[in-house]
Amino acid sequence: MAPSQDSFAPRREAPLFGRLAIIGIGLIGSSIAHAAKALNLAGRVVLYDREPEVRQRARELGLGHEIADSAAAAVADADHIILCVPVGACGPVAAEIASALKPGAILSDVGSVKKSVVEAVTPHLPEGVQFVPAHPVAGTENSGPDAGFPSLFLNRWCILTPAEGADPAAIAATRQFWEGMGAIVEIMTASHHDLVLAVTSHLPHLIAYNIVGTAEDLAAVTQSEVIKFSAGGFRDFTRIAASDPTMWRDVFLHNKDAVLEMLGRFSEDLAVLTRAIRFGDGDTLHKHFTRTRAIRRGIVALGQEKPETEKLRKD
Ligand SMILES: NC(=O)C1=CN([C@@H]2O[C@H](COP(=O)(O)OP(=O)(O)OC[C@H]3O[C@@H](n4cnc5c(N)ncnc54)[C@H](O)[C@@H]3O)[C@@H](O)[C@H]2O)C=CC1
Ligand SMILES: O=C(O)C(=O)Cc1ccc(O)cc1
Repeated sequence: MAPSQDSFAPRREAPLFGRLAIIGIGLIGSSIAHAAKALNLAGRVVLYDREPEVRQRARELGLGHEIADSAAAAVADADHIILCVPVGACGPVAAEIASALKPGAILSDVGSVKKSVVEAVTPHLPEGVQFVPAHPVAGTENSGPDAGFPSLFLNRWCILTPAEGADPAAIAATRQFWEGMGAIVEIMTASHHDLVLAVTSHLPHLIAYNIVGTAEDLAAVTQSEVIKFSAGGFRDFTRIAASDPTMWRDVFLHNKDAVLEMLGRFSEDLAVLTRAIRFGDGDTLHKHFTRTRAIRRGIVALGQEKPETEKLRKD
């Protein structure tokens, strides 16, 4: 394979798919479009978004090879179709495009929740179309067509959750596609995915949304003081809490059981820390903070700490 112009992953000599259709031109859809075109992962990259101004912006940015005027037109004759819309929109979009999908096509998505997406999409799958759900565990707090960049998936996990009995060739092609963008692919069930992501991603976002709201609500802490003294941990929370409201509303509505389970455990652990503070139990606090410090150091040693978005961006 020849080195790519962007040098973040090798460019393929022959495309993996003839035609790739991307529905939803936000952070993830535009990042895939950048990477797939630059790395020759598809001969033709066609995009569609239901918002006319997003389609217009995508044209101005030169995303993919073509911006279609309808979802059906985008997916017609496509070999690989990726739904890059909020989790709650995957079912309705699958219903909208079902009759235009060609036999042999591979349908996929990038939703942060998998079980509800599988349940919503599967009933609309036409005969001969394989569904291979995917979740790139890579993103930023930004959204929209301007937010995407080609190296977003480099050295990031991408979790595939195919149903039992799914076509191995479709799974292999989807794996190759994500590996082609530099991702590291892992396969697991949709339910397991949802449980793991509830604690590693969904709960942290909920905590960030909550703490930033709490700080803002405190009458004694004026807006300017919140900004002035936000150099520490609070600043990291404000970045996460700036994430897209529609996307995250859908995540919590569609991963309700797993998030409530993790929230229950979180509240119990928080009660232990609360008690330790109330009764001056420094030992409990010190032991807990030592354990969490070791966890962070373990992640850093594995090279899996999240680089800041800016470090990933190419000029
Ligand atoms: N933002 C992130 O960091 C990550 C997001 N994801 C998942 O990727 C998906 C997309 O997220 P983003 O790209 O961040 O969102 P985004 O908000 O940047 O873009 C979503 C786009 O979908 C379009 N859309 C909504 N409903 C539609 C419909 N019915 N038909 C056509 N277009 C429609 C919107 O107009 C918007 O342009 C979500 O399911 C999210 O859970 C996965 C990994 C990371
Ligand atoms: O910006 C961050 O810190 C993220 O955590 C991005 C992210 C958001 C949602 C996902 O499903 C995966 C990754």
